[in-house]
Amino acid sequence: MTDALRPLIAGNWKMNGLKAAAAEFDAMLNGAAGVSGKADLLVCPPATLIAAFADKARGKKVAVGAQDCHPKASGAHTGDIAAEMLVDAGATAIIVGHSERRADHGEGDALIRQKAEAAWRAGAIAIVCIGETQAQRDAGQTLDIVRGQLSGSLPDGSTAANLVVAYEPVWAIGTGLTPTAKDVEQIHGFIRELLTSRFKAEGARMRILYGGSVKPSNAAELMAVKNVNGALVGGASLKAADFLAIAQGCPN
Ligand SMILES: O=C(CO)COP(=O)(O)O
Repeated sequence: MTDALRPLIAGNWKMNGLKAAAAEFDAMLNGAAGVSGKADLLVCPPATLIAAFADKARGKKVAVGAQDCHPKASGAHTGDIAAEMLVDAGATAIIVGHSERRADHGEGDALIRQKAEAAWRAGAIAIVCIGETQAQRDAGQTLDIVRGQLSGSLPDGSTAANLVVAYEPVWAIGTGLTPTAKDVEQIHGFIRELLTSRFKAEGARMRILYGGSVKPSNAAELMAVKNVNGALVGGASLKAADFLAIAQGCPN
C-alpha cells in the first residue's frame, strides 16, 4: 500500500474458507496484476488461512490481513490471537471494530481503540470499522453515531499510513441494500471533516472505505463518490471474479 489515497479494495472473508479456498485465492493472485493499476488489494481470510495465503502472496499484488486481534501481545487469553501473531503469520493489516464483533462480542470503542494500537505495535495497519444500525438510522442518529464511534475508536497518532477508516452501515451489510451515492457522499464528507479537524493533514489523506453490499454491479458508482477511497467487501470478496471486478470498477 503506497499512496494514501490510492483506492484500497479489501476483502473480509469473515468466518468463511477452508484450506480448499486457496484455489480461489490463487485466482485472485493470478488476476491481481490486471487490476493493480486501479487499486491496492487486500484479502483478510480467517486466521487459520493467513500464513498459507501470505506465503502464496509473497511478491504478488495482493496483501493479506486479519479480521480482529487481542489488545495484548501475549498472555493468558484462551482462544485469542495477538496482533504480533497475525503479523508473524504474514498479515500487514488488521480489521478492528467490525460491527459483527461489536454485536457478537460486545466490543466497544475503547477496546477497539486498544486493538488499533495493538495492530500498530505489531507493525500492521489498522482498519477501523464504524457505522450505524437500522434503528439508529431510523431515529436520525447516523451522524451522531459516526462521530461518536470515530472519536472513540481512533487512537491519537492515527496517520494516513497506519490507519484506514471503513464506514459500514450495519443495515447494508449482507442485505443487498446500499445507501444512495448521495448519502454516501454526505457521510464520507462528514467523516473527512472530522478526520481533518482532528488529524490535520494526515486526516485529509486517510483512506475512507465504504462497506456494505458492494458488488461488481454497484462498485463503479460507489467508488466514484467523493471521499470514497475504496471498499471493504464481504460476500463478494469470496469469489475472485467478483473481487477483481470490484477493483476494476475503481476510477482511473
Ligand atoms: O461487512 C462487510 C465487510 O466487512 C460487508 O459485507 P457484505 O459485502 O457481505 O455486505
